[in-house]
Amino acid sequence: MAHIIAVTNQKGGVGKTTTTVNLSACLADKGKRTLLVDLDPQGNATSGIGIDKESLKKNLYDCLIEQVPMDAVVQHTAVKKLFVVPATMDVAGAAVELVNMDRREYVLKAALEQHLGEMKKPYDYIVIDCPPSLGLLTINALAAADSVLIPVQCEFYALEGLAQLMQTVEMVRTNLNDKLRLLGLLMTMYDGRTNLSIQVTEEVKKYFSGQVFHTIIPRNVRLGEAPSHGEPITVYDPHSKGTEVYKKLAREVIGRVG
Ligand SMILES: Nc1ncnc2c1ncn2[C@@H]1O[C@H](COP(=O)(O)OP(=O)(O)OP(=O)(O)O)[C@@H](O)[C@H]1O
Ligand SMILES: [Mg+2]
Repeated sequence: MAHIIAVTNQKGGVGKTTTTVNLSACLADKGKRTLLVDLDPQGNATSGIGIDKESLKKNLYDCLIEQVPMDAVVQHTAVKKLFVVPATMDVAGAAVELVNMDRREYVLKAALEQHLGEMKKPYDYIVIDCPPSLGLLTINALAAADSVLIPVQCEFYALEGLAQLMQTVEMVRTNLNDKLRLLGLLMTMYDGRTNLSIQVTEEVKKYFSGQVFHTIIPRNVRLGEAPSHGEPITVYDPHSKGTEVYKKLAREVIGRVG
């Protein structure tokens, strides 16, 4: 059975996509068949993994709204064992159209279940890149997921918004998906030279004791550059600090999922 991870934080630019792309690539490198689902109309994970959005005939929108089987939308990537359900701006329309659909919180779950049911070789992991909002797309991700991974940027406003996010996770657990659990909070863009990074990390650890990943993602130029080359960090610079930390995160994730 695939373990489904929603990577989410309604705050923008905290490292959700960077984490989704690089964690997925590292899981695949470890031999885990992994499906990256891009649930963000920005399509950053799609282009970041090297898919040319212009060339796509179909994308996640068609699975959610037109009942096109996911199988017809899944793309191979340059990384062995890593597959992607791409997103384009069309997905912004899905967010609107979902509102009037039956069982609107479970549309992604149903599409994934149908896809998994038809697969000969199952996935080990499905990693969902969420948009920066707590709207219906993110609710669909949480309703479909086994666990939530929350990237937290090491900056002053990091804790702001986390309470609301945790309430949303709790609401989904109570009303829509009782198996949902917190996989962990991941500190991102850490700069050990600044007191702020150190203080914010301490603060988050204090509030969420035992739930913060030991792996901390530093601010790293190569991690920022990789998406413009359409490559995960493991391909763009296999010997960088970025590769090292995301590999470490993949080991930690596998350990926590069990
Ligand atoms: N560890 C890092 N070191 C350096 N740059 C990073 C790091 N993590 C992310 N970035 C850069 O910061 C920006 C925001 O990161 P990313 O796109 O992953 O955030 P996001 O949470 O997905 O954003 P959005 O909310 O818009 O979807 C990007 O330009 C990315 O390349
Ligand atoms: Mg993103």
